[in-house]
Amino acid sequence: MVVSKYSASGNDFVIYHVFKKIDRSNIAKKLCDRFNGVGADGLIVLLPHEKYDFEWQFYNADGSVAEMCGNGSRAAAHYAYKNNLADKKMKFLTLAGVIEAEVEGNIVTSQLTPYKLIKDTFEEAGFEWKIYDTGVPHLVTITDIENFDKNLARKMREKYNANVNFAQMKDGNLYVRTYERGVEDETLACGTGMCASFLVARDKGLVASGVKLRPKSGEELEVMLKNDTLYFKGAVKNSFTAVLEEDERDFL
Ligand SMILES: N[C@H](CCC[C@H](N)C(=O)O)C(=O)O
Repeated sequence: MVVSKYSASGNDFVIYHVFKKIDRSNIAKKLCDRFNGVGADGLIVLLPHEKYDFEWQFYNADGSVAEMCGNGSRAAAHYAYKNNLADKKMKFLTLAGVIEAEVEGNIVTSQLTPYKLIKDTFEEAGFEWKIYDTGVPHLVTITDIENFDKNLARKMREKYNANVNFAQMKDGNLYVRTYERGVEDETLACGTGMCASFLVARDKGLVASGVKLRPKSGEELEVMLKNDTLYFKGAVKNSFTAVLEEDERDFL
């Protein structure tokens, strides 16, 4: 089975395309395992669709299904273009809705689905939080990112069933550290988390559309808000493509 490994600003994925839509939770856990598998934060499987360029299945590393993945959408768009499944500008279907993406070399821009404020400002554990859904739910606190506390993040993730972001405006960039649901650890980048952090910082008057984003990986991304729609842009890398000698029936 041919699979591609992608990194989108440090958030990494295994990607392949097939024809059948089946439950792939177990293959996701197997492929994403960083010791016995390829190793990744998530699995993305592209499927034909009669109306859109493709439909996708997205699984976190623990095999859980997520409605959307911002960085994954950029990697999937690059994969689709590179494998002649779509043109440079494409539309594909996720559980969060239709995503539009544009590929320009190794730079990919994704338009996210409409965001929703889930819970307005509240205090908990010594921090001020908001919860935005930018395709998946995100808790965000604006603080010194050195205050990132993995144990607290784990507790908040469990209590609110959401990803957890600590964000800070520093030297003109929005720095974001994210504890990701379904990876159950801090990742090197989280696209929907960076966009949720942008919204909270915007609510506080700290940022404007076009601000540069800096995830844990240090790679630079950009978020834009046009007509109240979120776009985010950054590089993706096809680290390698491999033929896996696994039993193909595991994948199909
Ligand atoms: N872990 C997230 C999905 C992936 C989001 C993230 N990787 C992104 O780039 O948006 C969740 O289960 O809600």
